[in-house]
Amino acid sequence: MSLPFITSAPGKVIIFGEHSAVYNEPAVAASVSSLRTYLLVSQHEDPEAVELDFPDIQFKHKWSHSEFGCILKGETNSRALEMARTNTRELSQFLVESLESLHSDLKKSLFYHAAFSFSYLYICLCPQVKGVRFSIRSTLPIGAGLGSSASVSVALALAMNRLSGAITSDRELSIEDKKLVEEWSFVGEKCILGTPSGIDNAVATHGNAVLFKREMDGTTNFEFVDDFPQIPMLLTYTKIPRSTKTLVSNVRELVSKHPNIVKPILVAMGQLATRGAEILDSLSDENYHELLELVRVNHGLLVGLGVSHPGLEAVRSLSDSLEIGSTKLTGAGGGGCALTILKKDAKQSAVKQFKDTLENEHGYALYQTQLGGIGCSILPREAISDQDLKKIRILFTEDFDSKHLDQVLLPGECTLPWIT
Ligand SMILES: Nc1ncnc2c1ncn2[C@@H]1O[C@H](COP(=O)(O)OP(=O)(O)OP(=O)(O)O)[C@@H](O)[C@H]1O
Ligand SMILES: C[C@@](O)(CCO)CC(=O)[O-]
Ligand SMILES: [Mg+2]
Repeated sequence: MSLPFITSAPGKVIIFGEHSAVYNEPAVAASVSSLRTYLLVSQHEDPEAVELDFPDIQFKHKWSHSEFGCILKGETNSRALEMARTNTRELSQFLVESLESLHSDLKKSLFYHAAFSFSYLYICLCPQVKGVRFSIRSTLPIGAGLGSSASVSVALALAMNRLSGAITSDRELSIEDKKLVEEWSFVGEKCILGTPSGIDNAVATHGNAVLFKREMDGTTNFEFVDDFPQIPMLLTYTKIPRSTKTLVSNVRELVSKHPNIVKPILVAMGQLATRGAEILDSLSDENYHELLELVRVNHGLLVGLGVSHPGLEAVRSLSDSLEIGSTKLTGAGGGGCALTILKKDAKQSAVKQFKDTLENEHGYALYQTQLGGIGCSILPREAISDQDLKKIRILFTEDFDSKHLDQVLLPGECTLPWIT
């Protein structure tokens, strides 16, 4: 595989079923194809180096390939690694402990999970590769509920499977290629989150909109929602930081404390997601009102799970008082983003007031973006001219405005021949 090459994956919006999805309930999500993560895999000046460069979170780390030797060498280790590569449902205890001691200097840092997830995938997928730099840039807000962690895992899983020769397609990514990316990006999400449902990385891999369900045996089951309707909606980013891992584990505590009360809430969310998907599949003037109702109920149930935040309630309450539509938190909650589905007859002046108040009085950011569209994609070296390559290298430096990433790289919009 000639270097450099680029991979990319989109963010997502969960429309129904965050948190309950972790408990094998169905959920509905769509990709946000215009908010994406890009990964540039390039040759390193040092032939022994494996470097991670994440300028968006100001994290850079370089390993010498020999540092991984203590994990890669020896017959017992080889057997344990073989297990880790074949049984992707669980993280390998051997690899978790080995990487913990290799990264003991990073243990207290905010970046531990990013380094851990990267090196877990690297050891499993392409441990022979060295003299390489992995640089990530994203136009997605980080930790905002729009699936930034999953898009990073998907971009890495696609790149590493390409480096190992497991994915070789040069015209179109096949169903098998995407299955492989979904499987390994789920491992990456596990390293960051603990117990993800897999919906975020499934949507970032396949794109479009899906009704998703993880079965009890760990397999994923999803149906694409054909012709996903372009619903009039607004995404509000509260800029309130939070961690998906913490929120998911808080809900787990609540479930184990009050199973008889909380489990029915999760089941109701699943029912709601199934009905929501039916409506989205055949959206009409008649059932539009029901869609708004379901959004309102879903938010209420999430409040019951304790994953809202006063900042999100401000968005919900403003959309209620201006009577413009229904608002729910999206993603893990606790801050991050809220999704407002607008009423068909929402007054333009009220929508404007909604946006102005959130932007000017609360300092929130509003995104108006289309849902659905392209999932993971790859741009091989052969498809990039030397002139474009020069531009692309600049985009991956720390102080470069992320808006320019879209102008040069956005799949489906730019002129570069992405393989999807
Ligand atoms: N651009 C990026 N560069 C490097 N690491 C990133 C980037 N974006 C996300 N990450 C990793 O993902 C973590 C945030 O993931 P988290 O799951 O908490 O939020 P999210 O994925 O944005 O939201 P949600 O899971 O609710 O959709 C960061 O701490 C970092 O480890
Ligand atoms: C909170 C959660 O349901 C969605 C995060 O985007 C976690 C998950 O499904 O993995
Ligand atoms: Mg995440």
